[in-house]
Amino acid sequence: MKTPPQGPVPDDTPDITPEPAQRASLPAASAVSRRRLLGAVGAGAAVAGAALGAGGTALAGRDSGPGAAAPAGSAAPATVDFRGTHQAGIATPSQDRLCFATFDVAPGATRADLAALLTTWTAAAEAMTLGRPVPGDEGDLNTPPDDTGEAVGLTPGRLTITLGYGPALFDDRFGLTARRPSALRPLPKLPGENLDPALTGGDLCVQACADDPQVAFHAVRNLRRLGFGTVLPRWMELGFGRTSSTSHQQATPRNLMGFKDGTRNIDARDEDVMGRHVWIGQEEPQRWIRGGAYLVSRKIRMRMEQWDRDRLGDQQDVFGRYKGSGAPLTGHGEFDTPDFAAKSGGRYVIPDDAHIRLASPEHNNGLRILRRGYSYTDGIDQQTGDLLGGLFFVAFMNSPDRFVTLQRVLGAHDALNEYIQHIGSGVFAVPPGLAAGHDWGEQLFG
Ligand SMILES: C=CC1=C(C)c2cc3[nH]c(cc4nc(cc5[nH]c(cc1n2)c(C)c5CCC(=O)O)C(CCC(=O)O)=C4C)c(C)c3C=C
Ligand SMILES: [Fe+2]
Repeated sequence: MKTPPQGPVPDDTPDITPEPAQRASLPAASAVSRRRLLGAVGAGAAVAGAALGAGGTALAGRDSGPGAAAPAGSAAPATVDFRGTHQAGIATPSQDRLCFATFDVAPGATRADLAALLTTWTAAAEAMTLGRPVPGDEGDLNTPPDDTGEAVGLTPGRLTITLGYGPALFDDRFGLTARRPSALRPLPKLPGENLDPALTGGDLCVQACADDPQVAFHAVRNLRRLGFGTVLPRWMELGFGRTSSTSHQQATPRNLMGFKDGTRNIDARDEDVMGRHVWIGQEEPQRWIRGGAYLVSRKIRMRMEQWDRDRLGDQQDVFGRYKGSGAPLTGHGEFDTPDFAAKSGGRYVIPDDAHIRLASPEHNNGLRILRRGYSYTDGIDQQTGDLLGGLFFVAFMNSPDRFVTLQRVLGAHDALNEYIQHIGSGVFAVPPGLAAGHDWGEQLFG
């Protein structure tokens, strides 16, 4: 499919950005100026009684955002096909909310247990994406209900459930060593990261996205319920706002640093680009994973107290874009192509450590990934009073090596590093979509 012309998305946000003429008078960025914060950084400032409940915050609100498929006021339930060539939740225009969980197979669970669970999960996931309860013996007073019930009366909210397998699943526990996707291995140690094992890894991952947070949470909770005895939850993340557009038909959202995020993301409607950068192709020896993708997740904490005291000019230099319009510092419109060669006063207009320069395909041999992340919050650090939150980065690609290449450069040189820290990580092989009559159990075990 051809990508339609990429004109600027109408945006009624007041432009708080100095225009290029004003910008010329701003001093050039430096690591020192970045540290010259407005006001004292009160690392120890107590915020008594101000704890935010992470779940409460993330689950507040039910409004459908600009990415919703059903027009405002439409009574049509918005559903996304569960079955198809590829799993839903990758090329699907990003929904507003995320519930992402990983699981480990329980000690003692067998290959047959896992295969049976994956078959059960398929039926449950398909039903939930249609807005139906988990199938079972409803009404039996002597057994727990098969569906936990909190999505009754809610619309499906474009729910997608995307399943992935971590590298450890292909060890010798379940006879899967010969079926390991060739690029699936643990990520290497990357510069600057400080990963918490409790936020990292997992045998399986489930990404549930929907425009209603309760619908997304319900999906994960019910898969977890069906998994009693076979899988154990490892970690879970709630995302309360999408930070990427996956189609230029969606307005570009803003991340928690206040910048438009996703402007130069892959447009997932472009099948040619998806085929070259995202879907696992014919070169993969494991036929069963062709048409799938690799998912890399990173929990990235933002040092918001520090960021919120930084000068606007410096914030813009960190990304290489204007905060108001999202335009590159060398342009006027959000979708203008950055001019990485442009100089002013002997320095690059888009600084040499700017995030968009270092992450760009122009500086990485044409390398691209599909970003599909969400903002998260874990409330407040009770020791310091600092906000805990940032970006739950999720990206899809045809090899995790793409992420590694980018992150080696970003982790070592990105101006953004002063304000962020990678604290959690995951890499998963996401199998292709299911045709009618097939399920995840037989797809994995063959
Ligand atoms: C390894 C990959 C990336 C990580 C990790 C990452 C973290 C990260 N990014 C932002 C905010 C923005 N990123 C933007 C662009 C951008 N970022 C990456 C990759 C990673 N980002 C890529 C490949 C690109 C596109 C580069 C290009 O093609 O020019 C932008 C600019 C707008 C946009 O194009 O999306 C913003 C803003 C944060 C806050 C963050 C970690 C917390
Ligand atoms: Fe980025």
